Amino acid sequence: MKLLEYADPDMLAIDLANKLAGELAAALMHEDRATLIVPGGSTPGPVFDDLCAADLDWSRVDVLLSDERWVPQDDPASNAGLVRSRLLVDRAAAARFLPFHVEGETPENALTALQDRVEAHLPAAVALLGMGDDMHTASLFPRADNLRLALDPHAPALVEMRAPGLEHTRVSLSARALASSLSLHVVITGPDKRAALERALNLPPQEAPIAAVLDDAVVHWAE
Ligand SMILES: O=C(O)[C@H](O)[C@@H](O)[C@H](O)[C@H](O)COP(=O)(O)O
Repeated sequence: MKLLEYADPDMLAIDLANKLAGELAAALMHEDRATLIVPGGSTPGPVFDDLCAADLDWSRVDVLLSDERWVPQDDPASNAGLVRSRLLVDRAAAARFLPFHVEGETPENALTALQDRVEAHLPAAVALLGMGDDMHTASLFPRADNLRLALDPHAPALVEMRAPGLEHTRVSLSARALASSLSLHVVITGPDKRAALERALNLPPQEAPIAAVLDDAVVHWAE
């Protein structure tokens, strides 16, 4: 794991967006298409605001969510809604997006139809993930019902997840799917997440799911 510290969240967002854009552009120099995995939550928005204007061939980029809350895309909790409003604008509007939520479908039925399509987009050229204070990433939560499956090396690409305290059923890329990314970045801010990251370095993924993807990750942190 490599840790990059920034003077403030604005500097982090600008530098990280430039890094992600550079890696996507490099991938597109030798691949027809490149997959970008992005998280939901409140942290990545400023990175998206800078990344969406990057001068690269977005028409050859496939954007995939690291996870989704099982709500309609116009619900404020929807990660697809966040990505559509903050990333898939400006130049990045030309990217192809593969949302997970299907109106009127149960997660179980939707996942059956999605697995092959998601698998076909792996390994991602670039993945950006967040992390919670509880050391979860994507929707791989420490006490989630399907965590054992989600951490299995032979897990499917997508796993349905429920955990105590979660308002919505989630679907998440499995640890295998996330860790297969050719470049993986984690974006966190604040002292609590910095302390959680230090704890995760000494815990197994069953207790600290972020640990399943940290080995080759670049973690970007600002106070
Ligand atoms: O659906 C989500 O919320 C994300 O994919 C999730 O994994 C997020 O990255 C962490 O929960 C951190 O969230 P914040 O950025 O809001 O702290």
